[in-house]
Amino acid sequence: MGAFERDPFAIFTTPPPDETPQEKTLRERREVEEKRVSDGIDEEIKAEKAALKKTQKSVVKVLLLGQSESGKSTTLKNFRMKYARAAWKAERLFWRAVIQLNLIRSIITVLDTLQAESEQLPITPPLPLPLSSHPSHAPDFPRDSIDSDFPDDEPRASPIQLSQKHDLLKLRLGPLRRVEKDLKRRLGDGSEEDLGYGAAAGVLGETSLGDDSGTGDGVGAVSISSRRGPRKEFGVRGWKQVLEGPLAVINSNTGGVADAQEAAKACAAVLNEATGVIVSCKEDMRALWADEDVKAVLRRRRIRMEDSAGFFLNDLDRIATRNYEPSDDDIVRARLRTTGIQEYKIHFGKDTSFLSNVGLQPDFGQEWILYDVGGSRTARNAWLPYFEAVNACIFLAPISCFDERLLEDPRVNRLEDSFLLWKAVCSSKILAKSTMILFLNKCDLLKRKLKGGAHVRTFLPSYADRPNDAVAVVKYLREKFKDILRQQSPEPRVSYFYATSVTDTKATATTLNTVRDSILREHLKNADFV
Ligand SMILES: Nc1nc2c(ncn2[C@@H]2O[C@H](COP(=O)(O)OP(=O)(O)OP(=O)(O)O)[C@@H](O)[C@H]2O)c(=O)[nH]1
Ligand SMILES: [Mg+2]
Repeated sequence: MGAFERDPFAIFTTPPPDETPQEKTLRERREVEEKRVSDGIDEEIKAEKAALKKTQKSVVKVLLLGQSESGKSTTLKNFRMKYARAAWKAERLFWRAVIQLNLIRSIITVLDTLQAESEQLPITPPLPLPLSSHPSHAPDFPRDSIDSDFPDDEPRASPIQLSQKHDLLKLRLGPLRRVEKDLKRRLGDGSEEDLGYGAAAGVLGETSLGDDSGTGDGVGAVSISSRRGPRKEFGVRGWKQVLEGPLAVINSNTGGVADAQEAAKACAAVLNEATGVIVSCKEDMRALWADEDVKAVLRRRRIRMEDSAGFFLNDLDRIATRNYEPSDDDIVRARLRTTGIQEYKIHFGKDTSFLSNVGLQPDFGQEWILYDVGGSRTARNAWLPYFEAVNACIFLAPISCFDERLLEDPRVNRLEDSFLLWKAVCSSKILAKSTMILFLNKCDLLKRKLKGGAHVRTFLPSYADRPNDAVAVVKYLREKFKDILRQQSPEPRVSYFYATSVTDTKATATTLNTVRDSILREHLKNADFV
């Protein structure tokens, strides 16, 4: 075998056979110099690779998970309100349209309920049948229907006779339906979708993240009758889209500045007109909401407007004004369903990080990417690709929902759905190393519900004769979620559990500080390069 066959490049490095001693010295010097340069380049490449690795590793990725209306976007709002103040403030005015839409949706829900009462449509079964569609996973939820425990005192009252006064209100509030359409168009074309009744499987590892079938209505409204067919819920791909809604009108004009200005004017005109109609309907909206017969109809049809997402009817005086500017609190309470997956960057100030004192590179752990996902069953199909290299999952489980049905599938109890979803997330192998943070959310609503007379045991027989108060319920559910985590996690993992009401921004700010530091501490532990 010749030299060429052994090493194809040897021909370039083998010294010539007739090399003089002088040439040899020169060649060796050249080779030393070449090696020095080559080693330098290698070092540079290595350093660049390490820097890239460090940058990638120094970004903290956090997923917000949980069923629809669990409070994921609300938690994200709290993060941004606290840590991305400038961007938060810049968006304030756009939330005004969302809140106006929430308000109108509530009024329309009330009007539709009156209509259903006049037509004597059957009342949707008021209580979630605590059926388990997956009895082997969640045996706690019995298959029998129980509606004797409903706290209202007149669940079977006879139909309420509505008068001309109500017909007149219906008529006078009619223009709000057009305003609703206009606002939706401005907030994001085509973003309203039928949740439908179809089925679609979502698989995460071996455990299903949910098969979807159902109906829902969500911009601050509660469902009133399944006889009216599949419901629509207005949602957007995220606030970016909300913000870009009016801008998209402008951007779609390629005709230049004049066209763009025209589009901007048209957009402002629509928003102004919407405000005008809302202001002119203020007294009628107030009269409708204060009417005793209307209240009786809502009670009879078991509709709790106050507990529904995006409820602003008690703030009519403040919101139905020309110069209404949403407060932080309003924005946090506003309801806008998320569709798809949204990515939000947050940069923590160096001073606020406890890591700044331990000699790390300036940006370590300060840049976070938070992923806000749509939580409905069909939307869960899209989660999986985002599970890679995630530092932590914040899972929202609304525990006030123990007596509610899942909008997508009325046969399923919402708490049961949260258990199943938590189980699926905990057992995911891709997330095995991620820190799990559980927010037992909507504790404020839980308290209110229990005070109103709802009994947890009715829906969760395993609760047995424990005290029917919020502290005991939280403790019990925390243990249940902990058990699932312990049993389902592919390997031991770090986890934290918090009882939250994420609409309470002050308390949530404290929780988020703790959460941030816990996630950073884990991030630091796993960062092998520091
Ligand atoms: N009272 C109360 N309301 C809450 C709480 N958390 C969230 N909400 C409200 O519940 C509604 C739904 O919250 P979102 O944050 O939009 O829910 P989500 O999980 O993002 O829902 P999807 O986008 O559909 O997946 C909003 O109107 C919130 O204001 C809570 O702790 N207490
Ligand atoms: Mg959301």
